[in-house]
Amino acid sequence: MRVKVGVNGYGTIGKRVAYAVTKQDDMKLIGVTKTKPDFEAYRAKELGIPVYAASEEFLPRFEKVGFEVAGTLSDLLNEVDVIVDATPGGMGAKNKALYEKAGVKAIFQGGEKATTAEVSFVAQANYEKALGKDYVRVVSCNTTGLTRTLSAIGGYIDYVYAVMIRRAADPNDAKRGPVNAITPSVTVPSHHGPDVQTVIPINIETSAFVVPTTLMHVHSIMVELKKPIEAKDVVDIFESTTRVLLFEKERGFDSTAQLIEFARDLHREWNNLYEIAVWKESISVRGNRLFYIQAVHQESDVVPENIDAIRAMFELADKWESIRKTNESLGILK
Ligand SMILES: NC(=O)C1=CN([C@@H]2O[C@H](COP(=O)(O)OP(=O)(O)OC[C@H]3O[C@@H](n4cnc5c(N)ncnc54)[C@H](OP(=O)(O)O)[C@@H]3O)[C@@H](O)[C@H]2O)C=CC1
Ligand SMILES: O=C(OP(=O)(O)O)[C@H](O)COP(=O)(O)O
Repeated sequence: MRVKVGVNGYGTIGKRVAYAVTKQDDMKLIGVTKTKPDFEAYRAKELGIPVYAASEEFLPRFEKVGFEVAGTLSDLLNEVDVIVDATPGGMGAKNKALYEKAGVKAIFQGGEKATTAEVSFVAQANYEKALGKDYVRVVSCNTTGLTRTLSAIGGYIDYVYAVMIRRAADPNDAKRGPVNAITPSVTVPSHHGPDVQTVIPINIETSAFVVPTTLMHVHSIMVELKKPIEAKDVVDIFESTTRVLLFEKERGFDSTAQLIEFARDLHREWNNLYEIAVWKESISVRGNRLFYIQAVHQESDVVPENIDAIRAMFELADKWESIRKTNESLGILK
């Protein structure tokens, strides 16, 4: 069976998920929505992806320039088994009624509240919870990054304190800042700690700061340990954890700039770094505290999670078979 997939919201996340769907042998991309006939809409068409207007109200924009759409979102919903909602944060919850009415399963992204879906999802942490579900939320990029590494060392965690240094905007997003400021999330905890708890039951507090960069987010993580572990054992655990890669400053990975260059050198589409990048030298244990620093490519780390969520919702594969298939199809290194 090939699951028929639609993508509502063909932006940073939506276009990458659409691409990933085309790489799966058990899924078929039926179409994507656009609100306007900009270069992304024309590029989708060139790629042979049917483009639907995101709603009837947007049709005149397409008609005006003679851009032929395949229909509107309601037509797309009639064609698909599942819709991946990658519209701006908060819009997914409003769209849910449309999906319910059409009897279509839906995946929401991290900009939506946990209550929008039946389960909040990170494949390697709780794949089974999404089996057969109708509404799943793939948690935010930072939450996904935290959950990947923390679930790997879950048995050692007493309490986690993490500071998120968040990129201000995506490279394509010219409207956002800050340009010359650091913006704290003045509410502590930031949404990330409580969000991790929607996936794995650990003690965690987080704070977050937005800084003027577009490349990646960086996390400084401190874990109070429940039982002793040595740094070299944490290295071994991360080395055997899927979608987590260790990078060494010693080899020239001084900053997020080199991590992105590494993804470019791999000829990854859009220089996606699907894996969470942990600096090996940063892994250290002092007394009962473990420290490490990791980076998250916000544009791409949630993409494999969307693919695994589809497999779980349609019970197409068990957890490790799904992760294996997704990793192989996207060239994820391990
Ligand atoms: N960017 C990131 O770093 C990450 C984002 N997320 C989450 O993913 C979700 C999407 O974010 P992101 O991809 O960055 O957002 P973008 O702004 O890049 O893309 C959203 C897209 O939604 C489309 N859109 C706008 N209005 C409507 C509408 N009324 N109906 C349908 N589509 C509409 C726009 O398409 P059009 O061009 O046609 O107007 C736009 O391209 C959010 O929940 C976000 O929190 C999660 C992880 C990381
Ligand atoms: O999910 C993300 O970040 P978050 O985990 O800090 O909420 C994405 O980078 C989107 O964040 P944005 O809402 O600042 O664009």
